[in-house]
Amino acid sequence: MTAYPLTIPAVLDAAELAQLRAILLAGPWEDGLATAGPLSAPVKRNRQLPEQCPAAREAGAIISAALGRHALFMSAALPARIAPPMFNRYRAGEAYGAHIDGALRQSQGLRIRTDLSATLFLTPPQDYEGGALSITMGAMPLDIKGKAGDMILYPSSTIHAVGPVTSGERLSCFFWVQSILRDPIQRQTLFELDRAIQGLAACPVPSETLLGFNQTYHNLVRMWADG
Ligand SMILES: O=C(O)CCC(=O)C(=O)O
Ligand SMILES: [Fe+2]
Repeated sequence: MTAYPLTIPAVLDAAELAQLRAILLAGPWEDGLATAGPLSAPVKRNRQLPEQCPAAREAGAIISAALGRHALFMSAALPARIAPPMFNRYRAGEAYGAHIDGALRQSQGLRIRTDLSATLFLTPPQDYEGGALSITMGAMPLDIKGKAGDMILYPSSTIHAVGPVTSGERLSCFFWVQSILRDPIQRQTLFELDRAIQGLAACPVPSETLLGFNQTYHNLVRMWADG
């Protein structure tokens, strides 16, 4: 399954989730309007951790390390740059209405083009009502409430929203990725090729056959990568 929105399962285990929640909940939460652009401000109602605060940096480092170890994420995103992970909380009555993420983000001296957007769920879905991540890729919005520790990866070019939380609280991490492949079709093709090669590698095929496919995969990356 390589279609978007893509679920990246088990980015964090139970111990990492517990550690993150403890770090984050003690942080200096501020109004999410602090980072909203003029068009998203009217629809954004949540709280965020300031990007540079120690809690966000400590939690972000744990997540960045987990992402680097996750083969499915690396294969799907082929990241050139990953924006520092950010964190948000929605209480009852809070939501983030339909919006488009800005094409460029500047933070901590790093400028990235947002090719992919990610939400990493930090609260189990049974702990809050409402609050689905709603992504419109075809005609119909798709509402997603992932397991705690799972992540949803989707093209930043899509309109998306977080539905109103009606009870409980939703805590999550979100961030953006600039891929070495700007073209979504090239990126998708390489992801599918890599998945197929991983499938072949689990079969009794001659090693020269696998080597040939691997050669093609890496030579396509060389041909298409821009960063
Ligand atoms: O909380 C989420 O799942 C997504 C947040 C979001 O879309 C944003 O901050 O741009
Ligand atoms: Fe967004």
